[in-house]
Amino acid sequence: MPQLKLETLSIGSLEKIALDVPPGEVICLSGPSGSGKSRLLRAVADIEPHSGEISFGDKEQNKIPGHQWRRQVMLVPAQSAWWYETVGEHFHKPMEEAIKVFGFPAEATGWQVSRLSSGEKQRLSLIRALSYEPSALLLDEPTANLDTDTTNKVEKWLLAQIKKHQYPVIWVAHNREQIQRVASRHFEIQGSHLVEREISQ
Ligand SMILES: Nc1ncnc2c1ncn2[C@@H]1O[C@H](COP(=O)(O)OP(=O)(O)OP(=O)(O)O)[C@@H](O)[C@H]1O
Repeated sequence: MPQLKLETLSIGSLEKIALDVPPGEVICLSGPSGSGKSRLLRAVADIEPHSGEISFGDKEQNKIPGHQWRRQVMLVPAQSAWWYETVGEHFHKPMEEAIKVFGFPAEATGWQVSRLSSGEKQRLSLIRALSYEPSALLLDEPTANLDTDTTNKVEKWLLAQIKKHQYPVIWVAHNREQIQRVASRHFEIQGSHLVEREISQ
């Protein structure tokens, strides 16, 4: 799997960000509320206008139609959007194993989206993202609505998928213990820049 590369990326108050995300590695991103974490992910997903270069292997973001890029470099936002009536209609391929691992009954794919709790939406949006067989992942606080047990399960499952498929991953996280558990490297937004932090700090 190729690496995801950000060069001189500027968006909002962030200036000239450079970041290499090798395959199978999780780069955790933290920073104060409003510092630009979600916008940075949206720029990498080509949802928000930005300047600078973003590439995935030999593919350059500005030379590929946005929908094709996003299918490969998959953003899982903090608040997921749902378009169809039932859960299963959103999946690109059946995800029976993941549904079971996440503690849902098999019939969850037939559930109405309108009945889902925020934590259920969050877990199902991760499963949905992986059902599209992406090449890289952008995760915006993927366990924010989840209790401790479920957080542990989701982390384990995600890390196993990341290792298996060698996805390069940018993972926005606030929790220091979570960063220690999942990160290969940790960067914090300070003003307009990213500052690397020791993972054990
Ligand atoms: N489309 C936009 N145009 C202009 N400013 C925006 C836009 N979207 C967000 N902002 C502003 O940019 C800043 C960064 O927003 P962002 O959502 O990236 O923050 P964040 O670091 O993810 O915060 P949080 O931890 O609270 O989710 C905020 O001040 C926000 O109001």
